[in-house]
Amino acid sequence: MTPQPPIAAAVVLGLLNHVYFNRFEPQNVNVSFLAIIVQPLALTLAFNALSAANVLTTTSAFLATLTLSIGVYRLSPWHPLAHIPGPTLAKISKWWSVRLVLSGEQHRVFKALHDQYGDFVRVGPNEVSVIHVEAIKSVFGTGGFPKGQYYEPRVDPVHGTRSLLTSRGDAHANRRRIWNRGMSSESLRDFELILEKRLRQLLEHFDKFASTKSEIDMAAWFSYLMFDFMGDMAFGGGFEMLRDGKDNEGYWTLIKDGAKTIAVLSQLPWLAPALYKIPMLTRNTKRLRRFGAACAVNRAKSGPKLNKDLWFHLMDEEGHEKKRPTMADVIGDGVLAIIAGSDTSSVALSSFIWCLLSNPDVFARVQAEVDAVYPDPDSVFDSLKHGELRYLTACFNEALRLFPPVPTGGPRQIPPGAVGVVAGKIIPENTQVYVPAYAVHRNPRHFFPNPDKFDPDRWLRGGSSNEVLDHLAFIPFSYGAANCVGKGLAWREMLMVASALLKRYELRFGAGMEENGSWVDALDDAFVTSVGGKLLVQLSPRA
Ligand code: HEM
Repeated sequence: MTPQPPIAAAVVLGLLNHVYFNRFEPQNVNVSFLAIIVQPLALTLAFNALSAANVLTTTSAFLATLTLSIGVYRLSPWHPLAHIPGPTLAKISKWWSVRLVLSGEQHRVFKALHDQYGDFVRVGPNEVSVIHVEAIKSVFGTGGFPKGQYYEPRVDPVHGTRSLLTSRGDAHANRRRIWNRGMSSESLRDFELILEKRLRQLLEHFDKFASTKSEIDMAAWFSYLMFDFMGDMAFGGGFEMLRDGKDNEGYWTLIKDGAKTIAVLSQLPWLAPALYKIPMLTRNTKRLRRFGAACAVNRAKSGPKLNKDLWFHLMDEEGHEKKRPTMADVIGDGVLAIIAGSDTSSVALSSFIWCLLSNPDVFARVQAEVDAVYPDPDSVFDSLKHGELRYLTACFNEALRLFPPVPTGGPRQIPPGAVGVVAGKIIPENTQVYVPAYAVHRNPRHFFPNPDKFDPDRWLRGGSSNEVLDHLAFIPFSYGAANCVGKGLAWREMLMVASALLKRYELRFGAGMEENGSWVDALDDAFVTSVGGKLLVQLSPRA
């Protein structure tokens, strides 16, 4: 008689595996894969039924039971997140999130889900998104939750080194102390000279474009400016995109592509170590790091060029620390500075310009304010007057509110063995909790009336009766101990660049910008916003 495949045993084994995976959450993907392949094979052997057909049937029964059991459990009332509503597919599988991240629509979909389900939405089998204002303090604030598995694919896959963004606990606090020194008011004054030099270089190009009234892709030029500036800051120079008027070496594209890959892998952190064995997937990171390392060697030899730069502080060249940071750590943080500090600021500037050109009355008012604060064109580089730019600041607040450059951001994770309380709801251990800025900023309980409208005056009116302006719910730079360390620098960049442009030029949309749908609809959420279309602008000299 032909031996029958042990189907009933395969079903029991599938169920037992689910219990094991659920209880112990094994992180080693190679071992887990091996176990899944070997077990059905061993079972057919144990039942003396070894044949190709029997192995196939047993494996299918085993895998079908395991998958079904996981799916049913995730939808069942026994799942610890069963009390939180959300789309069925999101509850069942992480592949829903993978598709969402690939589409670039994560921020818009999260907002739509909150509109449908309320403050708490289950956006993954073990993920929750919360937009209640109290969540900001309880998740990011003192006594909040640490970064978890989402951030693991951002650890350098080749050297295993952690940057400020991926380090936690004491390691983060120690690193942050050095960064904070690098971003003190005194340091920022030094950085301004470096920024001014780059901004003047941008204006030379713009003067030429203005004299010929040619259309330019403003978003691309802001990126060149910010990449060159951050390259100067982190490694004493190197990109020279402004000089070339393009991304000659392809670093911008490389960072853009890399950002998307990492954003997807952040949804499947258990798969990242295996995928990182594929050379193609680490090629970009290696190239960027090689670039950083080469510049770092030059920078270490030459010393700061113009003024103390960020490298000076990160490397602790003044000797404040008992233990000096290693070259490897500082290269990692330098690369982080370029990634975290270039696209964020350039997207903020681009969104601001888009908002202004879409609202000509606001444009005229803000230009008048800049003229009043800076009567002399060469004084626009003086940041001591930034406090007087109240309306311009309100315009940036509003652009950052509507289009936060980090629109969804990374979640925090409730540690194993702990129970999280987020905005009054109990959230179980190991759950990842998002507080997405885009959805928080557009909630009428936080900004009212017209939360989707560009209305800079709401910041000046300050939430009068019948209006809501909840400052705590304004989180473009996140909140708490791991908020944006470059916030002060970003504000100086935005106000200085905007003042210089408004003082010097008339700006209007290039051809087709108003008719061809909205530029902001093509903003793609890849953790940091990635610009999808050209921001065509025509410059002309001011009379
Ligand atoms: C408008 C511009 C900017 C925005 C909207 C922005 C936003 C953010 C956000 C939301 C975070 C938190 C990310 C997370 O929790 O995963 C962050 C972190 C960070 N940002 Fe920025 N950023 C901007 C500019 C800059 C600049 C100019 C730098 C300069 C180097 C910078 C450096 C960093 C670093 C190093 C971190 C990690 C901080 C930590 O983990 O302690 N950012 N930023």
